[in-house]
Amino acid sequence: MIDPARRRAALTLLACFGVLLVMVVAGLVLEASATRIDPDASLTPPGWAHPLGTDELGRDVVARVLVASRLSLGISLIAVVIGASAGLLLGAAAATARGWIGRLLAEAINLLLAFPALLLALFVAAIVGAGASSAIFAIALAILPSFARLAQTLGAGIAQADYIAAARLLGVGPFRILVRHVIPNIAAPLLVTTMIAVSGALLVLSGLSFLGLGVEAPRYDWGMLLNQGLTRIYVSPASSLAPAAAIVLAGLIFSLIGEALAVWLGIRQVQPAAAEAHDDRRSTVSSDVLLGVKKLTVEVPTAHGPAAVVREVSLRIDPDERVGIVGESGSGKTLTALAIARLLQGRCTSTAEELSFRGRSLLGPADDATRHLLGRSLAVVFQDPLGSFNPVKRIGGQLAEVAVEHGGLTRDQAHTRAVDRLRAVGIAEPEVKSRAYPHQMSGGMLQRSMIGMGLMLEPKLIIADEPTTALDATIQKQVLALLDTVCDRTGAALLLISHDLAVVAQSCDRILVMYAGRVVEDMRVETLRDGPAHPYAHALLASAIDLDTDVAAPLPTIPGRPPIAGGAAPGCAFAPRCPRASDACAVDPALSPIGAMHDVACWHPVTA
Ligand SMILES: Nc1ncnc2c1ncn2[C@@H]1O[C@H](COP(=O)(O)OP(=O)(O)OP(=O)(O)O)[C@@H](O)[C@H]1O
Repeated sequence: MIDPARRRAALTLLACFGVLLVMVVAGLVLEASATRIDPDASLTPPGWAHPLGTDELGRDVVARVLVASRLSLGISLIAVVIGASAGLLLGAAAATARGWIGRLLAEAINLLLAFPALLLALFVAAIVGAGASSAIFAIALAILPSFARLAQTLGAGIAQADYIAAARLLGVGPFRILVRHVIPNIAAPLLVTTMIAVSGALLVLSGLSFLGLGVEAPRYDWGMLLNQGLTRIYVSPASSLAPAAAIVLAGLIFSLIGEALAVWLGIRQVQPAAAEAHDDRRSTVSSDVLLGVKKLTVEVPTAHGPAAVVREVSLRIDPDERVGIVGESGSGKTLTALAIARLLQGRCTSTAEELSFRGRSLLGPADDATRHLLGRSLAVVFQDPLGSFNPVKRIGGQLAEVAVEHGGLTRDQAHTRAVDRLRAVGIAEPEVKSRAYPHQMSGGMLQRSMIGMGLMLEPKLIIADEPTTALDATIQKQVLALLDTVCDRTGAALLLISHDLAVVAQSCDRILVMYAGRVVEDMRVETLRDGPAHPYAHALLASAIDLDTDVAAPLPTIPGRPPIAGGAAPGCAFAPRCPRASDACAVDPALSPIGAMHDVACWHPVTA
């Protein structure tokens, strides 16, 4: 089912394209009355026959404005397509080319960007001369640099991706990488920007034609009509107001198309309907529960459209509680955490029946109070400590920023607190280290600093997403111990995400096991020690290795692979890999109680 925001976007797109089509078709139909000269009807005031009157030669103003729409819209669109395509190629090439070629292209873009677009278009049109083709050339050249920069920035993000590195290693050439990997991944935001750029191109074209540098007589566009109408503005104001209104209307329509496309393609997030429906319940959620999540679903974009990779996840964390989420890579752990912290980015969207933190619903558009609440009471520790800090700002300054922004502290107070928190997380010489840049610190120190950042205010919940993945075994132990100490000292609850059952078993009171986006088992840590009930949790436990594992024997693994995003077959997603699967597993089992504080989603749970 299409969500309401996308439906509204689709309707907006239909309406916008409808209006543009009507303008162009009406122009074709009214061509004759726009050109028919009738000296008797010269400068007729608005009336039934001529709704906006006529010009000196008795030609209908409405008809002329509608006829002009073809040329105005056509030239603007062609110019934008040419400018955007050239900019896209230049920018994407700058992002993917290496060495001096990459630098040269980047500098060329910088140089072009130094010229304001309108001035550049005027300059080029003045040199090339008036005419439709020169206007197209001038406008295309004027918008090319901004598209090149956009493509370069978007492409640079993609160029770091592992699959590009893999393609390079496989010997795929730069052009193929550009066309096969980079351009498809940046096409959506570029399409949106292209539509919005048409509004700008319309203005530039109208400006050029108004100055006599654009379309030449006998052809005419809105800019030229505006120029002609201005000479008789006191006698017949509609002659100049009508083309001006057409320029504004068309500009607004293209901006609206860009906005609607962004929502349709999922580039701009709109709060989902479920969220809106629950917005009015903001303060009515029970405050005994620290975090309450009911039926949280997260969708991500895939080649076949949005796919639900977190499916109806419900969980509750009480104050002081330590809850772990485990599951293989891709099971939806991180997206669950990001949706809770309202940190989903890009084209990922979430819906939930309930999402409450400290008694306040987080559903609906984030207002200042929600932002403040999250900023003060929720700390997030990410898996990549280096990527989580701004590389060009000092560590101390980044910690201090949190307290200035959400705690109302002055810069000096915040800095003193930052040094204190760095000391509290065990960083030696905290004054010195607070002045260090992220690259000057080790992974373990950065992860400690990240935890210190979470302590700058009064965290009630710390979400730690695989906080030890990037660290070696000794530092891992230290960071987990530090999280424990911090929770003990502050009374904060913990949501620890890991693919390692041993890690969560060591730090948590309760464990949720996720598979293919669903919680398949929710149990106390003692239950895990006695043996979990879901065959997947069992297999996870059996495949964990420790110092007692017999290294001579083949390492235990779970046969098969988890389903790809959105590719889970109907029924129990684990069934294809499950030794206990039966026909009953064709129906997805609900998460149901199997014992005290023990829920499992399985038709054939393992019982002791
Ligand atoms: N921004 C995104 N766009 C498209 N798909 C995404 C995005 N982020 C995550 N996914 C997909 O959603 C699924 C769940 O991802 P998620 O990161 O939550 O898994 P995870 O259990 O945390 O895995 P890992 O342990 O590897 O981090 C995966 O299939 C992943 O490929």
